[in-house]
Amino acid sequence: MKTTEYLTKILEEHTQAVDLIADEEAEELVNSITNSKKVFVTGAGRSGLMAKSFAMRMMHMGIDAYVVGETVAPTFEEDDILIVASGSGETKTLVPIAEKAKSIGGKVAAVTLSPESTIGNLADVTLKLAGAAKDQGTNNKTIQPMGSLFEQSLLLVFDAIILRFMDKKGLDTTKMYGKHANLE
Ligand SMILES: O=C([C@H](O)CO)[C@H](O)[C@H](O)COP(=O)(O)O
Repeated sequence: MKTTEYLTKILEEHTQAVDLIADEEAEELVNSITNSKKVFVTGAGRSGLMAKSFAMRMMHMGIDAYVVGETVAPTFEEDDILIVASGSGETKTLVPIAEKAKSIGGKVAAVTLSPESTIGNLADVTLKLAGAAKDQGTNNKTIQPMGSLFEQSLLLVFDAIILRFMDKKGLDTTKMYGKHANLE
């Protein structure tokens, strides 16, 4: 197949994936973020990259958002929320971070393929996305390798959540661009 035909297939997979996402779960995540003092995100590999892009847009909206492990990330406290982006919900480096956030008394949200996973079970809020787990091998859910469908879905769903926030807060792109880094 040509590259553009693959692209069409990928877009079709996302069109099908939308129907499997529960709006109530997305809204619960939006409300949990709104009710939290600080928002921390974490994830490994490509999932982590998508989580970082979400933190950036939250910052553009005026939310106090941080990426776990970065030098400017402050103390996680009980009024805060940790959002874990993990398809498997089992990634070894993420489990202790989620456990620590819970032990501090903060909220944990999991954006995952597997609400029944270790991280999913720890979470107070779960947003289930569609896709195939990275180690699933050949399957009938996607033509893409490993967790690509999930990782793309993360980016798209996080961007849809940003639009929902913009609606609620009366924000527009010009106001948000005013907060974008100008030392770049
Ligand atoms: O980077 C990844 C890999 O390329 C699989 O497609 C994953 O995002 C990374 O391994 C984290 O996995 P999950 O925690 O299961 O999302």
